[in-house]
Amino acid sequence: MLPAPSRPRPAAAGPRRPSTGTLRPPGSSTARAVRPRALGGSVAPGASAAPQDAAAKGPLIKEFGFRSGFGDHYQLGPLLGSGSFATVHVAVDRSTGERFAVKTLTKRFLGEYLEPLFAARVRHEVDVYRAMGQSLNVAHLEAAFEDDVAADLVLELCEGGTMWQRIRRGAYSEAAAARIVREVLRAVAQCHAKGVILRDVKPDNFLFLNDREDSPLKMVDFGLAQFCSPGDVLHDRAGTPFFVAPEVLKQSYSLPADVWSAGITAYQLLTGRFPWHNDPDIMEAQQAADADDAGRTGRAGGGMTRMTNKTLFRAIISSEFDYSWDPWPAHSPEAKDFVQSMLQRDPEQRPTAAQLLRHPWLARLDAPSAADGGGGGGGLEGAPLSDTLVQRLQRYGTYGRLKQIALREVASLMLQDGTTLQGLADAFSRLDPGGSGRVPFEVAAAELRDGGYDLSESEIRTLLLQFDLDRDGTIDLAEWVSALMDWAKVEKRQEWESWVHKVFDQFDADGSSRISNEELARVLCAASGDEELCIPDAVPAALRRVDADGDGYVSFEEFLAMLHTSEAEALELFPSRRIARGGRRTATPRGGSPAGGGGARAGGA
Ligand SMILES: Nc1ncnc2c1ncn2[C@@H]1O[C@H](COP(=O)(O)OP(=O)(O)OP(=O)(O)O)[C@@H](O)[C@H]1O
Repeated sequence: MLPAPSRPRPAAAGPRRPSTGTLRPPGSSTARAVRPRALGGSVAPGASAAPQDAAAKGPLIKEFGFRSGFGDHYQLGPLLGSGSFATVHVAVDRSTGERFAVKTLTKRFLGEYLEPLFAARVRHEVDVYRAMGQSLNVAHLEAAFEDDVAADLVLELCEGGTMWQRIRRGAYSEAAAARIVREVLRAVAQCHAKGVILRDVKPDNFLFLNDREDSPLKMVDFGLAQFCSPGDVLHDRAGTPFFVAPEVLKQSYSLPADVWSAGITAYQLLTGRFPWHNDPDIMEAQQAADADDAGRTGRAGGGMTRMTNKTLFRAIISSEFDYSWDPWPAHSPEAKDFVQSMLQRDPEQRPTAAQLLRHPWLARLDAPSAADGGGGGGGLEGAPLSDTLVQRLQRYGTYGRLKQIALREVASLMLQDGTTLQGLADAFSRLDPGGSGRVPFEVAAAELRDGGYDLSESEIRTLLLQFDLDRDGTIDLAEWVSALMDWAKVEKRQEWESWVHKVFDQFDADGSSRISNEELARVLCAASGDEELCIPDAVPAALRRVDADGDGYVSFEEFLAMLHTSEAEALELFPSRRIARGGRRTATPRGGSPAGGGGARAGGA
């Protein structure tokens, strides 16, 4: 039984004191890396830590519309960590015993309303978590609660520590670094495909799921993320000084800024240092700060944290990055080319995260298997279903509930019309040999558990839950098809628009040619008794995704646009978690599946 500490409340936010850590890179006795943290989430004194533009536009609110009764559902456990905005504890589901992390953000008020910047930050964080769905590269959001004093975000629990802590243990081999960088880039590419810029990509914001050497890596903390479509330009300075891109300092930036920060992370993983470590100004500032440190504490080592941002920012903007020193000569030309391409100062020259996933340095990680999404560069839509099942489920998880329900209705129409279903009906029949029309949840879970995938029990449950749109504990054929179908192909069929029109008319119960709040509520909640799906924020959250003109209704054009599957949402962005044939994991994850090769029975599409 866990101790039940009193409900935690983080202190009010203020500027954060940077903390330090040390690292000895290969071939160096003196070099070190510091653990850089966002200074109040901002790179410049006075700049906002929250999404300013959105806060200015958003209406004043008194509450978020999340669920209530956190304490009825979860028992609070030990403290996991804290940041400038939140404290994070273990939380145990009282009915299932499953362990989660709960991130508690104390509410800040201006009079009777939530302080706008705080409200925008929390709302954005929750919306981004929802947009990422059940991505295996993100610690997924299980539920959001609130009461009078705080919002509680229940997240997947990551127990393997931060990437930063592992970097400190010692230098990574090139292959190990490449594996980690690939997971970072997958998270970034998935966000970018959803029109989300992260603005705080750094080793501290990636946690390992478990202690295994090859543990999955998950992104946490979307506090600085902002919705930003390709072509949008942002102007507020936000990020963590050591990782911030030059164009962010110049206050005109977009999605490529995240690629730069991922490049700094890759550089650190490969060398243990920052690329400007031998810039003369930086060395001088560091030596002065070290001498000052040693004078006061008798021990040098923390000086870099007190180096002025001015010195650091000048280095970021103009320092010559040197790739001739140890250990670069020992690294492959592909590794060097990869990092150099990410650290180009002109953001237009930088490859996108999705393009980098196809870079030869990452592609060679799983050259024998076409299924892991890191290499090959395309064509996964045509791969056997068993190889891409987990990727398809993750992609479907990013669609949001309204789109998922609408696609299930389109799938039902296709079934009625006798349209061919890309082999999905055959794969379903194999799981439902008796032809009952329904696959029990446990049968599908066993499929994932024993079918040659490396997934924890928690990952299996959350991946499968989205199949079950009506939460009746089984998966029917329309739910199966809607989750696994390659909708980009269906969209090209001439019947597409008429199918979508029929579903729109079904949702638009009063025939007004637009879907109202009440109609949306009926679609989103009526078929399910699941409390998490029927929160007051369910309709506003759906409208925030779909209602492009902000009139509070969903028009047919908005509905059609919502159902469009963008080319950017490629299966390659998601990990397949397929265990290589004959492959074996080094250990079984906590609560995870027994490792082993073997083909998946769902396959054959
Ligand atoms: N899902 C999780 N599982 C385990 N630990 C977590 C999880 N999420 C967060 N933590 C821990 O809690 C700490 C604080 O979380 P987080 O960084 O999200 O807070 P924050 O206040 O938003 O941070 P910041 O100050 O960077 O804005 C993290 O450093 C991490 O150690």
